[in-house]
Amino acid sequence: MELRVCDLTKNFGEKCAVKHVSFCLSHGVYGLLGPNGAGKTTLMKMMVDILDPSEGEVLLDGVNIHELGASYRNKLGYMPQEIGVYKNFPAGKFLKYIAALKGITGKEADAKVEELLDLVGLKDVGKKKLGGFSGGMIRRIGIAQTLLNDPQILILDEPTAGLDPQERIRFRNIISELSEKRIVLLSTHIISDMEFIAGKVIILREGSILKIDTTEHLIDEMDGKVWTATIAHKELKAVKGYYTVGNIIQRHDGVEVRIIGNQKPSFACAPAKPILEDVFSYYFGGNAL
Ligand SMILES: Nc1ncnc2c1ncn2[C@@H]1O[C@H](COP(=O)(O)OP(=O)(O)OP(=O)(O)O)[C@@H](O)[C@H]1O
Repeated sequence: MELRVCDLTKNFGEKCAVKHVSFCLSHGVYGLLGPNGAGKTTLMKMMVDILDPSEGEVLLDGVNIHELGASYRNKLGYMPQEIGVYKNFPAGKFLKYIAALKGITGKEADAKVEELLDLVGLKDVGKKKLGGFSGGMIRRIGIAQTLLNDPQILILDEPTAGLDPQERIRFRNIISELSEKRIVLLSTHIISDMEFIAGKVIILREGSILKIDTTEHLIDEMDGKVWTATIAHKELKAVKGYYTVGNIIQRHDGVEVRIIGNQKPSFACAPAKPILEDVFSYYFGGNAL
């Protein structure tokens, strides 16, 4: 299976949100990374055929997804940024309702809903109304809803937003297991999540692809570009003005800063092992996260 994005462009009036983007996905987890407004949601909406491109097309095994219509949607699980649920519905009943919309009914639906409530850790609250659920629990219902039709292609917009650390680990493990035979594309602002599960990362800047590479290689490219130093509190403003500063940690003897750049800072510092967050800081500056 191959999902190919060919020269995809989307204009909203004068605004070009996605500019001539091309790439090809086969099975595995792909991360879509970029600052606010980079075009991630717009690109995903075109890839799930709910937004018409201004130019270009998306092909599944060589056939335009718009022409495939229902047969594409049957293979697709899409989780939008904003998840709409009926607050008066109990969780299990809501999932059965969505299952029915996807053509899954009867015993098959009952079994699938039970299985998915268990998978996302909500089995014990399956009879509780969604109105009483936290944001993280609603997100988990969203994940379950996306998986109802056992999709071969998963497109997930900010799936880990609002999940607590334990839920995020659970989610990452679910996705890793699913990705063995599926295409998974996910966007997230939580870069550490992406580092753990995405084999490849697509970095968008102002609607265009800035980088597309394996996570490992993107991190390797940062070798020799990341340092840590402990500086006095009063020096922090000047250092931030001059260098790209990532993480800042208050220590008893000053402030520990992570500095990203091509040149070694002019003050005492030690080389640090790069992580994916450093890649983002390198291209977008320390405040972009
Ligand atoms: N329906 C629309 N009409 C006009 N402009 C839009 C519309 N949808 C998106 N845009 C603009 O297109 C650009 C890309 O938006 P998009 O939501 O795709 O970015 P994003 O990378 O998903 O951002 P975020 O990380 O904040 O979700 C932004 O400048 C946005 O304001």
